[in-house]
Amino acid sequence: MLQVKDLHKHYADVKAVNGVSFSVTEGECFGLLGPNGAGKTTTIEVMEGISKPTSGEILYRGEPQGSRFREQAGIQFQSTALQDFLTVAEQLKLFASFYPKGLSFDELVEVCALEKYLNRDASKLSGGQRQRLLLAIALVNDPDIVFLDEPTTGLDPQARLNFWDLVNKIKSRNKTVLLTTHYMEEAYNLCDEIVIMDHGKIIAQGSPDELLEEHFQDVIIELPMSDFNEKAAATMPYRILEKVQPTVEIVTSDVNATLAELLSANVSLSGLQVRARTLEDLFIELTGKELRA
Ligand SMILES: Nc1ncnc2c1ncn2[C@@H]1O[C@H](COP(=O)(O)OP(=O)(O)OP(=O)(O)O)[C@@H](O)[C@H]1O
Repeated sequence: MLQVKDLHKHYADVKAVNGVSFSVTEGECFGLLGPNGAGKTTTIEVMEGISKPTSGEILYRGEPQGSRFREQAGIQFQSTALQDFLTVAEQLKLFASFYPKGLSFDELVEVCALEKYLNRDASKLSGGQRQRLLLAIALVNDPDIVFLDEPTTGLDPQARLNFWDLVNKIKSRNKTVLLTTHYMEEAYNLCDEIVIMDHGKIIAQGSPDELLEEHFQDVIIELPMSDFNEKAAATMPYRILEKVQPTVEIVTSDVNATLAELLSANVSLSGLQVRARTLEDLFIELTGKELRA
């Protein structure tokens, strides 16, 4: 549906995007991931047709983006200036009036769960409610492809989960979704295909599960630092995580053998947790650094 071919975007001496190519298939949720400053917004803005590339090409259904693309695309920007003194219902009607056709008012309100806020001024919405309104505005023309640029940044965990439900609803209506995020968990939950970017380049691409299977054959055992001891420390590689309470993290491809070693070192296993590798682990593995979200 969308092809990005050898995209470069430079600002003076900053190479914000530095040779990026990928394709987005119709009906999928495609995620662009990476830490702050990775080049996600710059890439998506060129894909949306609102910023010109320094070099490279974007094709929509095989053609350069033109009027067909503008009719069939919906965009939720990172920040959008709304008319503060209009209610939610008035905002939706205003944006709907810009397009010859689109979703009905009732459908928009239902999809974005805005029933309770229709008469509220946009300036009085919470962060999560505002994002739902911005999503409704992006859907006003019933687009085939929807761009969501960091739609859940700054939302609390519950509002983020609510937003994920909305994205899943949009996916079930067979829309193509292009999402940028620096939350690896969000990408894991929503995306069929992801590209991980850092410093303007792609460092990994695939479905979340494919990427995890390709890179990891092991799991992580975590236990409270207070339960670990010198004898265990001498027999296995580990690292200490500064969580709410300091935690020991042990990477192992043989859980049984590691547990046997911990038991023989008299380590209590009562606070132990085994967890699968995550995209966050993958990012650290690929770049050697924590996500700078
Ligand atoms: N208009 C601009 N002028 C100069 N530099 C810019 C401009 N826009 C972005 N940059 C730089 O390009 C790089 C990539 O920025 P971009 O906003 O695309 O990253 P991002 O991955 O979307 O980050 P974030 O998660 O913080 O939104 C950064 O170093 C940024 O400072």
